[in-house]
Amino acid sequence: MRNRLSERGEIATMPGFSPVLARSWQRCVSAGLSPERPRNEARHLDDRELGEAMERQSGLTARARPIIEYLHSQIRDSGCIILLSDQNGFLLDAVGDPGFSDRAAQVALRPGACWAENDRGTNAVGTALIEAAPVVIHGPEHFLERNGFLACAAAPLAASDGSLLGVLDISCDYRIYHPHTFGLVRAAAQMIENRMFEISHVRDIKLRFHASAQALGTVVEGVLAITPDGRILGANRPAVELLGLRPADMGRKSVNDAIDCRFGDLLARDCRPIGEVAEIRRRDGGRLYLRLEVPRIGPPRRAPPSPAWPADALAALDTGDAQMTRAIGQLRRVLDKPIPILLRGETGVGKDVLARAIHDSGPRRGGAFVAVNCAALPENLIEAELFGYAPGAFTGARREGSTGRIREAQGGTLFLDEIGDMPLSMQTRLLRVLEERIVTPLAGRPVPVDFALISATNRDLKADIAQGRFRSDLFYRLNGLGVSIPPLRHRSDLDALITRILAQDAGQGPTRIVSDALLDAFRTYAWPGNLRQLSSLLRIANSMCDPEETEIGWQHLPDEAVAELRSLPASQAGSKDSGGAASLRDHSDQIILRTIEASNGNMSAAARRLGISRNTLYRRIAAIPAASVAEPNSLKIKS
Ligand SMILES: Nc1ncnc2c1ncn2[C@@H]1O[C@H](COP(=O)(O)OP(=O)(O)OP(=O)(O)O)[C@@H](O)[C@H]1O
Repeated sequence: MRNRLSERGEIATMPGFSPVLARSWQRCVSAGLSPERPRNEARHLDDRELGEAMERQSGLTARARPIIEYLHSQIRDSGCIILLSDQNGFLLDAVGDPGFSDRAAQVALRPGACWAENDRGTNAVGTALIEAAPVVIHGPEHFLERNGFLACAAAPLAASDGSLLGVLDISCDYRIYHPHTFGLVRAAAQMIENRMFEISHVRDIKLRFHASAQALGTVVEGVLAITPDGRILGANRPAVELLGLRPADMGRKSVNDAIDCRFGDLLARDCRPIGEVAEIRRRDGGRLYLRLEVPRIGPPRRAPPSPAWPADALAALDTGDAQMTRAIGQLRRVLDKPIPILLRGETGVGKDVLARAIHDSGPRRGGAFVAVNCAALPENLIEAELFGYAPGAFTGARREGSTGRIREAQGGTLFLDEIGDMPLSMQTRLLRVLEERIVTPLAGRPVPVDFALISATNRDLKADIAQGRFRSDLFYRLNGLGVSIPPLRHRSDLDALITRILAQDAGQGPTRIVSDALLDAFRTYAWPGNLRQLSSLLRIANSMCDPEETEIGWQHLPDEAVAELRSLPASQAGSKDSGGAASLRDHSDQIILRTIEASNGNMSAAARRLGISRNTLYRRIAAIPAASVAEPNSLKIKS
């Protein structure tokens, strides 16, 4: 297999080397991977990041777990491991036989590791994500030599709107691989997708169908979720395959067009066929057996007001605030264009969440999403970290060299968070990369790169330009489309955001609501930590509730949160708000100072209470005008 990769990095097309493999190996070569790539160059989430990734995909992990356990019970002691990844290739869950799990862990087949192709070359998880199709990668078909002992069968997991959620994978030693494994992983993936489908469309009308009456009610039946006027809201995988549906059809295409039957007729006859099997003849002469299901709980969903797009990660962030709706509409228009995006907004407003949603909703979603926090990189390491270096480039460098974060984003998205904190010298180098689309690693040769670029900042970059802290030419390079994310206190969709956060937190359990009294306080509070603060407060309150409690009230909040929320009565907030953004900023400055005081100057504790990072807290303090600090001596800061 190795000799299929020539010295010049060309892939020889040989019999048995499938087009999928050839494409994948070619992508690896273009991304600058070498078959000997060291393990520590691939991305790996730390515990906190893994927790956040699991939280983002809590719906998937909760629904997949029982099926993974069932699958494991069927193949126990066969030396396999079952893995679940998210849509970026990060492993979220693993269940396997102890002997093989230990071996698998040595090549990072364990939660937190990223198995995107850019990180680990051709492999079942990463390749299934890019190809959006089930694949088997056997032994030396893996691009990286150290993975050659594995055989992995993987199937992508899609939501009912066609968006990719992740991948289910079964891996084992390639010498014991059995071809049945491929069927098994696809069937289990189908079960997970069906489960996700049923839960997402519990309130919708469903049309179950198949060309064979006996197949109705089985895992192969097609299922469509539809609006009362016959528009398709979602489809399971068999329905997509049987009807040739595309993600863009969701929310738009009518069931009449999709299955050649008049939905109106079907509904008119629905006194009879609901729950019963009806048979129709399609225009092409084929027969279809259908069963209509109308939910009993609550009214079915109305047609979406303007079904311009399929529901996806971006649509999920549109919870009704006019400024956000407009921003998301603008972002959607540039998703498939080479226009850099600059996200602006205070800390915690959701810049990182929005950047990931842009990536997940765009054509590069099968590639890596590489996030770089420019504020967190030590200045002396930033160059090597971003641009990579050749073997032996400098003392202390890794022997094998490093690809660098920019090249890791090849084919995907590079997200430069806190771009305003990038040192000036690096700004010049970054500008050159963006202009030429070529990266030159330290002591290495230039390599062409292709990635979508999103940057984010909570600084006023124009002011930084005026003060000579930020290059204006770089600013215009980054700011192809500039998008401002409003602070939470200015958003009109607080209620919808609360519902969303509580529903995410509830998983499969009941979703609680917030009491009217608390909601009033939430509406008038300044939220200096924005969505991050709201989200962590709701999650804490949720976990303080007894299982039978359905409402979150004041009694579920920590004492300091109660004190904070009460520190700004509605009337006072109103007058502050009418004073404009400056007075609100003033108010949130006061909250920050008071929280530091209440934490006895312990910055870590204060940052935790505010729901912001320590770095952000230091930055906010530095920006507070001296006059706002009433008694400077009382503010004793401890690290
Ligand atoms: N649309 C949303 N719905 C629910 N929760 C959200 C949303 N956006 C953000 N959050 C919550 O806020 C947290 C912080 O979001 P994010 O990291 O994207 O903010 P940020 O603007 O990048 O912050 P910083 O500038 O400090 O890096 C998330 O981890 C999540 O819990």
